[in-house]
Amino acid sequence: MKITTSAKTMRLIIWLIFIFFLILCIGSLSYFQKQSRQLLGSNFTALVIDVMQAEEDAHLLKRALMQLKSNSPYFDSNELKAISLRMQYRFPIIDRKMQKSSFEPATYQPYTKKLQMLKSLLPELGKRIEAFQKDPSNKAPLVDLLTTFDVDMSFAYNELHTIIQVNSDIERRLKNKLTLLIWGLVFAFLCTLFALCLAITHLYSKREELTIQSNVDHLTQLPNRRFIAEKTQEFLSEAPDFIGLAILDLDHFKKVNDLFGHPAGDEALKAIANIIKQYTTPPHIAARLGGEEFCILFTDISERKANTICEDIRQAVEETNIPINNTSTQVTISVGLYCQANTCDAQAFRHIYQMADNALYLAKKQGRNQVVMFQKEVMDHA
Ligand SMILES: Nc1nc2c(ncn2[C@@H]2O[C@H](COP(=O)(O)OP(=O)(O)OP(=O)(O)O)[C@@H](O)[C@H]2O)c(=O)[nH]1
Repeated sequence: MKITTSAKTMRLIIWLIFIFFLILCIGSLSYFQKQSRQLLGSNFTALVIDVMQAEEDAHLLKRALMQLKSNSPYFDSNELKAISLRMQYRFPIIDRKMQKSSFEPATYQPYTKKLQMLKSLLPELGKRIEAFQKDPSNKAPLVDLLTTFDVDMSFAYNELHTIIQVNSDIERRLKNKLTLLIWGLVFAFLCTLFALCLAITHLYSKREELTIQSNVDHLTQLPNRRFIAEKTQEFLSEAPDFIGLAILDLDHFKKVNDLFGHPAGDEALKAIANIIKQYTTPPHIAARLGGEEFCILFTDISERKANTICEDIRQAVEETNIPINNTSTQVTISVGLYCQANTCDAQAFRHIYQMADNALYLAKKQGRNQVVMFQKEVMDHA
């Protein structure tokens, strides 16, 4: 008896659902991780670039200040003008970007305010550069103001750079913890789902096992009466061209039990069941009806062939030495066979069984160890 296709399909569907969720979770997590890494990186990278560009201005301004102080011939007042022009739009950009960032305003505002203050000094710087260009003896006021710019800008940019770095580290650590948490949650979800799938498939297997057990005879492992009755009914509902039922009953089995004991009788029943199994190939089905009574449901076969199979089994049983305890014994069987062609007027299992049983009764009556085919005329005179 095999596990039904529907149960197999159910189990397949359950595991497919699990695999679907597994792929979905892993895909979503990978996407989340990739996206968050990109977003986090791009946010801070853009800010760092802006601050670094501004730091470059501070660096150039410092160099110009040195050259001015040492009266270097390389000092170029026009370059200084260009730097001050760049600072004019650089300061607000840094301020705006810091405001847009996720940083606490209290952390960066002291430095952006310093930059704003420097911005307000830019017109004065312009004037002092022009005064110096007109008269190089006006160097001292320009050096003073440039020193203020140099000190304050270096300090402000340095601090802003540090803030970005620290925040970027904090955010990265936070993201890592969050990712770990999400992976943990998804893992727990998948474990629960896995356990659930396992439990459901286990329940299905148990149910299947119970169904099989309820249809199998425990002693001989042949299908039981309930199974054969259902199969016959199922088969009859398809209005087959032919159906045959043979009832095989051990002769004087009571004597075997009385002589050798009930357990030995069980062994004999198993041996007979094995012989019947050997001669019953699909689509025919052998079953144990109960006690010392077996049956074979014949389908897609002729009356003559069904009769031959029954005769072969009877002969095989007769010729078999059944080992019992330390000795062996021989038993015989009587067979009643009922065949019906063209089953449009489908009969119930009970009716077919009755006909086969009538034939069996005749076989017993005629001396046992024989196969009797049901024939209405013969039965009427029996
Ligand atoms: N060992 C064993 N004996 C069983 C089992 N089921 C039924 N029997 C025995 O089978 C015997 C059937 O006896 P009867 O119905 O008188 O039939 P019989 O002795 O075979 O005689 P006929 O059928 O008339 O040839 C009884 O002794 C039952 O106890 C079983 O599962 N195991």
